[in-house]
Amino acid sequence: MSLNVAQIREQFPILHRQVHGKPLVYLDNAATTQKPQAVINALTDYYTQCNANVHRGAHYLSDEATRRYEAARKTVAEYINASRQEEVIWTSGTTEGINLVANGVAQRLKTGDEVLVTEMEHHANLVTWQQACKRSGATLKVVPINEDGSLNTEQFHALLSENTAFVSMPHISNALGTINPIKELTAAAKAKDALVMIDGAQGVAHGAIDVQDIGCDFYAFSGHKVFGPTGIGVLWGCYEVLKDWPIWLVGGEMIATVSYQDATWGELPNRLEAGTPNIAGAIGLAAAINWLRQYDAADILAHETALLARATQLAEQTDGLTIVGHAAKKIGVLSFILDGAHPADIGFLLDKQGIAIRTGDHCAQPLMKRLNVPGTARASFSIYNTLDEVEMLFEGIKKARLMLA
Ligand SMILES: Cc1ncc(COP(=O)(O)O)c(CNc2co[nH]c2=O)c1O
Repeated sequence: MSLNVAQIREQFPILHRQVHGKPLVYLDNAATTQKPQAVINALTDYYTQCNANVHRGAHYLSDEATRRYEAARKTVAEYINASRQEEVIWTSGTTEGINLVANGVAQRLKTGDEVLVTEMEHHANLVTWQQACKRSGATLKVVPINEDGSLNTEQFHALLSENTAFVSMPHISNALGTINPIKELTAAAKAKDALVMIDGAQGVAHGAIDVQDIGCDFYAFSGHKVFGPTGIGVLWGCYEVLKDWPIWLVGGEMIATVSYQDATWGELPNRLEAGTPNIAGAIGLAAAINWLRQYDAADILAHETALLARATQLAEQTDGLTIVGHAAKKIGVLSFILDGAHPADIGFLLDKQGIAIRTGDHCAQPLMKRLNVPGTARASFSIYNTLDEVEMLFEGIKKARLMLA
């Protein structure tokens, strides 16, 4: 059954506002998604009904806040098919999750070890590993992309060796939209006894994730990419790997005993969650997942695929427009460049028409250099976008071109 997009849009108050006197056409979903009323209500309800600090509370509000906070963890664990909810570590987002893992890896790597990443990385999943290799004397290796923006899987397999200690790769490229065959690549890396991390920032909003099916050791994502609040994210880790992972931050919540001279650490998940957590953010993220789960993942994918297909068709009909990233398997991301126009100018002129896209290097500077472009203009679609909005995007591009001529 197809999605009732009109009914979905009614649940997003922001989509009914105007910008520059024009109806908002929000096509920047790879940067962050908008929030349904259900998420807004969950945040309001928390702060008006049971705001308190969690764990070891001595009063009703703290107990209620703790119940909702840990229920949120359970919701996330079910959504990603974690084997146990202690594998779900709350973070501030994908970036922190990857840093937490890289901090541990850096302590274990030695000279001669190799870390494998790809040419399509977001800086969060590249600079982290660069620094881990610099700190440890390990070698960073980069798997190339093909001309269509897909990953060169032959080179991936060729670069894997007995020296490969760690592989980190994106589920989906934020700049190109490429969906990587992470299950196949993870299996190949595990066959070499490498640990595997998936940068899942762009993966979670397009249907449920199954971390056990993927077979990776870590999967990180951000709440704001899946209709949840900013400032909350998840690092999932396989329990057997995560339970002894090097401590990332120290302080309250994560200790077992403390003396003036030393301390011992608590159990998962608390040992990797120092300080007062983002309680509201966790509850808001669970509300987002519960909201999303009411829609069939296949219907979401079909809808976004239809939007991308129409956008690609119109792009191919637009003189002087070059699509950047046209892998066979993509989510609803259309990166493009326009002859004679800087991406920033395109974004500026579209904004004046109420159309929100993102321009620049998308935190993937090495990728832009590899593609020999200064940056791109990127439209990214979500469950609440419509075919009319795709048409408005290309009407807007035509107007922008006339203004730039
Ligand atoms: C693939 C990928 N990895 C990591 C991150 C970092 O996520 P954060 O910790 O929540 O910031 C992003 C954010 N990507 C984008 C943020 O804005 N435009 C984008 O394309 C991403 O797309």
